Amino acid sequence: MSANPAKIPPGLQHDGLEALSLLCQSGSMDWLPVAKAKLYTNAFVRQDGKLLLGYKKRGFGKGLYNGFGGKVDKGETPAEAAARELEGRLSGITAQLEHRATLLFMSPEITEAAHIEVYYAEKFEGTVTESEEMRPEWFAIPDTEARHKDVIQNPKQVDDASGLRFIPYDEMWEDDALWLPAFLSGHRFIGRADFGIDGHLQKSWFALAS
Ligand SMILES: Nc1nc2c([nH]c(=O)n2[C@H]2C[C@H](O)[C@@H](COP(=O)(O)OP(=O)(O)OP(=O)(O)O)O2)c(=O)[nH]1
Repeated sequence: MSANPAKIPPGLQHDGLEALSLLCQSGSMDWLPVAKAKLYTNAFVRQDGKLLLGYKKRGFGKGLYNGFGGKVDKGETPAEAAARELEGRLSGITAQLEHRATLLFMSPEITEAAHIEVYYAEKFEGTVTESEEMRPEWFAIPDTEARHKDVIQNPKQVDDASGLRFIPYDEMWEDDALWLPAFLSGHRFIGRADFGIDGHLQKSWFALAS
């Protein structure tokens, strides 16, 4: 199914992306108003069938696992910020980051939406080390989209081959289960996720981009 450009959520940048195909959408209420957006990055590192995530020890998203990132500083490009954040949050990691996705995130708890540029790397140099803000941990990646679904529905499963837990979708931002399987299969995407006052996802729209 191709994505109707008229349905692209407000505030979501899609410059230069001509072919979009709808991945999923949910929620019938209006999108939350977005007057301004702040730029963030988020980087996912994968190696040998494993995904590196960080357990956020403080601040926004505390208690959740996520990729590594944060705010883009003034005068910095998102790519520069992504490299700086990865290095800072893992104490000394450098990786060849590739831009793969754009996510607009909104919640009643924040005044400015988060415009997140999402990066991907398959190789890195340095030793993965815990920082003040994040505790890194490797997780097994389900090998098919059907297996991802099973892991989403039945969390806390352990991969027999590696002895690692599968991706902890139940301990991540709720929208991640909608796009991370496609992202890890090599797809680019754009999307928007609006959360409610209860902290749960209330409206979403994701499309694969080519
Ligand atoms: N995977 C995923 N990441 C998200 C979502 N929403 C969201 O803000 N993030 C990411 C974007 C950033 O990488 C991270 C929030 O950044 P942060 O608050 O840690 O940034 P920061 O350390 O620079 O800010 P601060 O604590 O210094 O104020 O969370 C989401 O729905 N899914």
